[in-house]
Amino acid sequence: METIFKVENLNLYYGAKQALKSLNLDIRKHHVTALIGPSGCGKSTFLRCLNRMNDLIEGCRIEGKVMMDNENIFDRQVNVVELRTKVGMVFQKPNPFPMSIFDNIAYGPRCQGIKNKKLLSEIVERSLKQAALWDEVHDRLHESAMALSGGQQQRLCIARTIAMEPEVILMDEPTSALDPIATAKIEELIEELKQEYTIVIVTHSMQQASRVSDDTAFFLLGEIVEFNTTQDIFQNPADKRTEDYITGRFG
Ligand SMILES: Nc1ncnc2c1ncn2[C@@H]1O[C@H](COP(=O)(O)OP(=O)(O)OP(=O)(O)O)[C@@H](O)[C@H]1O
Repeated sequence: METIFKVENLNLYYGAKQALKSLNLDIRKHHVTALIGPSGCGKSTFLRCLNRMNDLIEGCRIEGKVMMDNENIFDRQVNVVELRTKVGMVFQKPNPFPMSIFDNIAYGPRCQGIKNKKLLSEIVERSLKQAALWDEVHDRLHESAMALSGGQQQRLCIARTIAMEPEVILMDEPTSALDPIATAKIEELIEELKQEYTIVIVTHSMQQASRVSDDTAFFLLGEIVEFNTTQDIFQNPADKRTEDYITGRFG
């Protein structure tokens, strides 16, 4: 079993308020890890640590380590732009850029200096295919991405992330704005994507966590109460609080 992130004694403070408390966990490569727990327990905050999105928040202070490729991602010498290329992110609300489908996907590679049209077309096609969107949009690549449905927009955002050839894709409640059919498509896609990428997903849906993930971390008030295989968390929780949460007794 290969670990991609080793989280060691991670504490995070927003000003005087501690939002993450002594987190320790190993995230497995080519697996899906779900982060569950009631609102405000620190799931998104933890997810944002993994590509240092919290750097952008004033007053945010981090202690501890997140090891990736034998390097603490919080070390001074780490290039944050490179880190965010390796660790891409998909947000709750689909956020395509107001430009064509093609240009949305080509945006990142172009920023990296790729100008060759043939190469860009190949990247766009491969990314859209991997995001299971190609069949629906291949004949209108130069139309606005804003005209796509919500579910298609979210798959476009996944394709945009894939175009950067990341190792990890972070997903913060990626289906909460989508209908059940679009949600099912994204869940199927997650299953496919883990062959090539590592996925960490925040979800409020217990069903979704149990359907898509291999491992699950249950958060409560900034702590990880329990972290285990999804099967164990859902079928044989060790902590009473985990059991209460997954059976809907609180949260
Ligand atoms: N930018 C911020 N500045 C100050 N406090 C913040 C900030 N972002 C989050 N918090 C606080 O940190 C705690 C954890 O929030 P976080 O958004 O990580 O929780 P969450 O589990 O993802 O919640 P939800 O499920 O509602 O998205 C909350 O108490 C929240 O108010």
